[in-house]
Formats: sequence, C-alpha cells, structure tokens
Amino acid sequence: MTKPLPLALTMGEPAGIGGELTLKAWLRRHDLTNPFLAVDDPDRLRSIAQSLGWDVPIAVIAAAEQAKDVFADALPVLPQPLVRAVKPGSPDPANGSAVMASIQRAVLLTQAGDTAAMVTNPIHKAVLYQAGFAFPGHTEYLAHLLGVDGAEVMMLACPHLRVVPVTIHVSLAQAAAGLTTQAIIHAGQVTAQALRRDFGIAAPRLAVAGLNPHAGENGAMGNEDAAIVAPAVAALRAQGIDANGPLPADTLFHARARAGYDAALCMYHDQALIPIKTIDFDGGVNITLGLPIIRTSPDHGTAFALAGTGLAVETSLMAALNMAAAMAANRSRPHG
Ligand SMILES: NC(=O)C1=CN([C@@H]2O[C@H](COP(=O)(O)OP(=O)(O)OC[C@H]3O[C@@H](n4cnc5c(N)ncnc54)[C@H](O)[C@@H]3O)[C@@H](O)[C@H]2O)C=CC1
Ligand SMILES: NCC(=O)COP(=O)(O)O
Repeated sequence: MTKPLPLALTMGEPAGIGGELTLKAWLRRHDLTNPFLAVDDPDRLRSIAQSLGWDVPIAVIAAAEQAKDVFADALPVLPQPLVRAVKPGSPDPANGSAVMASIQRAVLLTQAGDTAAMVTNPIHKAVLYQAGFAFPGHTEYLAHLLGVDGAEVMMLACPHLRVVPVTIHVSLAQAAAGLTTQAIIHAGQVTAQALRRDFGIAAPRLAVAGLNPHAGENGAMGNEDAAIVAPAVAALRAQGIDANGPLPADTLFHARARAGYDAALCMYHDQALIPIKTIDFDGGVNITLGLPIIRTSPDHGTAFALAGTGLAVETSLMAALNMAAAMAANRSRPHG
C-alpha cells in the first residue's frame, strides 16, 4: 500500500506554544492518519525538546517526499531559520519574516501536491502586524497568497458542532454595518459545497442565525434580520440548499438544536466561536474553506503564558492534523 502524502505544518509564532505542540504531535504520531513535516527552525525545535526532556529526534529534510520515510523515527523538518533566538512568551517582531515564510512555503508545497494539506500553528496577530503583516489573520492571508481574495470562508468544527462566521475579524460595529445578503449567500454556498465534498454529507442542512436578539422580533429589535438575512436564506433555498433562518442565536446551540443542522451560519465572530470553544475548546478545528487547497488549524491561539512549560494541550492540533488528512482523502475519492 502506498503511504499517504505528508501534511505541511507551519511554525506559527515562535514565542508561543506552537513548537511544543508540534513536538507533542510527533510523540503521539501513532494517533495520526498522515505523517507531517514541520516548516520550522530545526535548532529551536531541538532546543524546546531538550529543555522539556522530550525524546524527539529531528530529521532535517530537503524535500517533502522524504518526510514519510523518516516520520516513524524522527520529526521531519524543512528548515526555516529564525532571525533571532526565541525566549518563550516574549515575541520578537524580527522573527515575523520567518513566520510568514513558513506559511508561504506550506502553501507552495500544498499547491504543488507535495503535501496533502497545510496545517497552521497559531500566529500572534499584533506581533506580526509590527513585522508588516497586512492581513487580519491566516484566513485572509491564505486567500491572498492563492489569488482568491474575498472567496475565503472560515469554519470551526468539532464532533458536535460546525460554525461559520459570515463576518470575521472586524469590530462588532463593523460586522453589523457591513453584513450583506451577498456575503451570507457566499458563505452558505461554500459551506454547503464543503459539507458535501470534504465531510461526505450528501444533503447538508444549514441553520442561519439572526443578527439581533430573537432574530429581530419582527423588527422590534432591528430590521437586519428581515432585510438582509431572510433574503439570503431565500436565495440559498432557491439554489437547492437546505437553509433555515433567520433563527434566534441564543437557542441555536443546545444539543437538541444542534441535531437539526450540519453547520450554523453565524453573523459575527463571537456568535460562532463562543459556542464551539465552550463546547470543545480542546477539540475544535479551524478550517479555511473557499481555497484551492486544504488548510486547518487548532482553534486556539499562541497562549504565551504557557509557552515553554510543556503544559499546552495538543489535542486541538491533533484534531486539525487528522481533519486535514480526512478532507484530503475525501477530495481524492471519486464523487458520483
Ligand atoms: N489560528 C491562529 O493563528 C489563531 C491565533 N490567535 C491569536 O493568538 C493570540 C492570543 O490569543 P488569545 O485570545 O489569548 O487566545 P489563546 O487561545 O492563545 O488563549 C486563551 C486561553 O486559552 C489557553 N490555551 C490556549 N491554547 C491552549 C492549549 N493548547 N492548551 C491549554 N491551554 C490553552 C491560554 O492559556 C489562555 O488561557 C492572539 O494574537 C490571537 O489573535 C488566536 C486564535 C487562533
Ligand atoms: N478567531 C479565530 C482566529 O483568530 C483564527 O484566525 P486565522 O489566523 O485562522 O485567520
């Protein structure tokens, strides 16, 4: 049997928990579907492993194809040197160029088909902005690198819930002011396609949350639900997508409600992310839909206070690695 293609795992913010999560994921490699390679600085990974007393041999590789042969015995690393030595918890914007280069190289590897998908370790947005990063996060940066600006859709998934924030990294005021029927339709179309292609759900059901309390209460609590959200639901239904809403968001996430849909379209970041991070912070996966490649990520951030302690929980990264592998396997299967 041929070995599955490796996944490309980025460095993330080097002062955060990404490095130790990468090492922990390799130590738990028997729980992974696919091997992975780290696009990272081999010296910093060696130094974290040594300081934590973890036995992780590092294999510096020159090409992705070498990863699957060494993975059983060593962590394969495509070298991406840091600019400055790192102190855990103390980020240095001088390393921003290496953080961005790691993301760019993972994109290129996956675009070329050398890796099955890319998985990103968390970046620290404010630190990267100081290094000239001009995007709200990976989601928008990846769309830009891949030439599909505006097509990106963020999904977060755990075994009990999938959520899609229609507006993403903007203030609450901007989310309300900038919400459009077209953005909801786009998110619904991309989500329905992903549920079919990547998650094997033949007839996906979408729940569409309202923006306002009680989905506007017939206009008494805002007119956006009737004026913006309801027309989007109607348009999605007219395209054959099983969408329902606008539904009051406060009653959308309890267990009986969740059984009624495959993904919830939410109108703003926290409406989507609070329920999933509450239900399954340690198992949530962030997925960028709408790209020509597969990208997943743990649902959490850089957790500076934990960096260097070895205490960061690796399960969200493990879930991201296995979800990327499962999505790649689904995409490579012939669809009737
Ligand atoms: N995909 C990405 O690159 C993401 C990046 N971020 C960025 O991370 C930075 C820090 O964000 P915060 O809001 O502080 O969120 P955070 O997720 O880094 O931390 C929130 C809380 O969860 C804990 N935590 C996080 N990950 C953990 C893990 N694996 N094991 C155990 N405990 C964990 C932290 O210690 C902290 O108490 C920000 O710059 C944010 O933008 C946040 C989410 C995703
Ligand atoms: N709140 C989710 C988050 O910050 C992840 O963003 P991204 O870096 O995956 O775009």
